[in-house]
Amino acid sequence: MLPQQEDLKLGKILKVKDIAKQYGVPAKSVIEELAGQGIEADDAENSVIPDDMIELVEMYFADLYDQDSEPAAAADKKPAKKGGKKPPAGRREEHGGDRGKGSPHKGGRPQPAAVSSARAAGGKVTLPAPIIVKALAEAVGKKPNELITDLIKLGELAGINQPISEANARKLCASYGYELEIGAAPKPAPAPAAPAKPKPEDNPANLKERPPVVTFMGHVDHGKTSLQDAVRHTHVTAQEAGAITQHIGASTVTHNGKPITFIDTPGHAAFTNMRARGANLTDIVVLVVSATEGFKPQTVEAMNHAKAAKVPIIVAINKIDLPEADPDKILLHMQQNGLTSEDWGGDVGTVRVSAKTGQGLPDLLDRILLEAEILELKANPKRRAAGAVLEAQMEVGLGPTASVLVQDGTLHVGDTILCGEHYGRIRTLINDKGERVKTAGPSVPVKVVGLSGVPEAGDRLEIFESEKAARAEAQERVAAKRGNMLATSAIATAEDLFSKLNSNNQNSLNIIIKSDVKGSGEAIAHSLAELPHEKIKAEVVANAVGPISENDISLAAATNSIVVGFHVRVNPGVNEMAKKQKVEIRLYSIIYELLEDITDALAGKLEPEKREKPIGEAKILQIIELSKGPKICGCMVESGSVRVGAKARVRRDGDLIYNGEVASLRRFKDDVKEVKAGLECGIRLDNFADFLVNDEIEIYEIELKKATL
Ligand SMILES: Nc1nc2c(ncn2[C@@H]2O[C@H](COP(=O)(O)OP(=O)(O)OP(=O)(O)O)[C@@H](O)[C@H]2O)c(=O)[nH]1
Repeated sequence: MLPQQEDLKLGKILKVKDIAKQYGVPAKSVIEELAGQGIEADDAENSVIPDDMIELVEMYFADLYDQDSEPAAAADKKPAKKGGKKPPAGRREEHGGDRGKGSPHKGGRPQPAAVSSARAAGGKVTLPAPIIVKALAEAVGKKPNELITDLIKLGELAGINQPISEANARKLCASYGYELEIGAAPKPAPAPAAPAKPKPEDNPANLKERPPVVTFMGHVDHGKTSLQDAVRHTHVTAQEAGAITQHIGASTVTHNGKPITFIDTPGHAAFTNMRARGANLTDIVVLVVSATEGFKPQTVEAMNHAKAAKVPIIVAINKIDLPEADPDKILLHMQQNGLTSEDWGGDVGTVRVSAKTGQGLPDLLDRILLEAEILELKANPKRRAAGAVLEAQMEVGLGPTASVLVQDGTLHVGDTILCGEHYGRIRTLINDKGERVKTAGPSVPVKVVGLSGVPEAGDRLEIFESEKAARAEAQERVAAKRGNMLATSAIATAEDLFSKLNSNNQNSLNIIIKSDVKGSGEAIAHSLAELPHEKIKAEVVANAVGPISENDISLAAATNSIVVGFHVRVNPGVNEMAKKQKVEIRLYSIIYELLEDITDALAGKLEPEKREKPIGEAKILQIIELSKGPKICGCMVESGSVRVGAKARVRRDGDLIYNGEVASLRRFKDDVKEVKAGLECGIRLDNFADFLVNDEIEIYEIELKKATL
């Protein structure tokens, strides 16, 4: 069943009653529709749609009740309504009545005309090849996920929108009491209006030189940000917390009248994925190597990314202003790593620079432009834009925004775009200087405002003819993703999700990540997954963009998680709520610190390791009877010391005869706490008096050692 807790939401909350209100249908109908999609909503109108399904559910209902996509059978009955969202009167009646109870259409979705006609009265269903899971499910009145589960039992995996083998389709139909007749394959659909593909052959006359796209790569602290800063004449380094670049951005610099686009790329190993993306977008890599340190693991890793992407490398030997700089050593390291410098007769451009003094920077920019000239980089600014998302986030006042690198064509305000699963008309374009622009041509980085949601870094940007077409494609992508999820996880019901979240797994530290941009959140999750996890592991329960909110705390309380904020603030009042609900919030701006702390927290969650520490030995010399109370033994402390409260083990001829504690100690007539080696004393052992002369007493303590991962 769906969780009732609103707390499970990290952002938007969508309840059954919201959907019912929006489309003017009874909650019961919504519940039936949800059930038809494999989402149980036992708590009626207050059931909350799980976060990861909101988009899908919204699209599903928009598709179901919207005028644009109204099933033909019901469309003519549909009354006009503001916004066109009202369901047809006929349908409302259906929902109001007992329809569905006990019928194969219990899921409640009215059968689209094509499908209902496909099901003959005599238990025969007719469908065109290829047989798609969704169509077959509708035809036989099953929930798609039920059908997928049955299909898995037949050894075939398929998503909701995927085709399945005819043999298995027949077997499934037979098991549901139907006979399957496969009709002729449908005529190929008319060429889709979208995406508006660029003309395959670009008129060579339209190809124009485009700026090179350059990425600085290299080991942490070798000076990537400083170099980029120096070429941009800005001061990004000073603003970066902990002086580590945190996410990919981009900027354009003009040298000798020619623009060069630089993509920022972070240096920490955690950002490997992002760096890989950078390498795939870039024309030229500037491998930054500190003249004092030489090649380091991440230098080699960056070099390998560049080589794999077949991107030319220019080596910038940085920090040559330092007295200990040894540029020749770098030439040797280059050689050892398969990069022969021009200085040594090879073809790898090598420039000695100092981000600090500015020495060599013009040479570096000259070398970049020379490399670009050799590459003959061209694009057609007249065609429709195509590009890639560098970074995306939710921004106050702007909504979802995406930093995009236009790779071909020209992007215009008003264009309809699709990025991954999100679409929209471009409301605003903002360049790297923060200025609003109307267009962005090839190799230009630009921030796009107007998308329906936050895409993933690396998503492609495509132009569509119309918003409707872009939306349809987005729906397809979401449904395909959802279908794949269903296929791989059999049935991912809301109940599964909730029970997973609720499970208080002793072997994991549950973490909710909130970060300023998606890329950082991904990088953190990636790093957490890399932490040693033989005994315990960090489990990311949720990973979202934005400030830490009340919903995050509720989710954390429900899932026994800690909330980790990276470059985000805590909303007002949320700290208090966290205290009340005993939820721990940790804020960071430096990834190293975050990882170190989480490592400590993981270790802290483990049972400390117990270790025995010997502290002394004593030998029993005589047994002392007392007028009252149990006997005590008169001992010589032979090594270390004996302490009250310490653990004591008595051995006789090597055999263990007692294991307990030192109850009290006496020196002459006084009670004492400790007696050191070389002294005699009276020892009373806790609950034991059967000792004999010559018994050996070992005194020890149990030390608790912090567990390590
Ligand atoms: N003396 C000297 N110091 C430099 C030079 N370039 C960078 N630095 C210093 O080296 C340190 C690291 O520089 P960054 O530019 O942050 O290095 P980075 O490679 O971008 O580091 P990450 O963002 O952590 O990957 C800073 O303290 C810089 O001031 C240089 O040419 N000369």
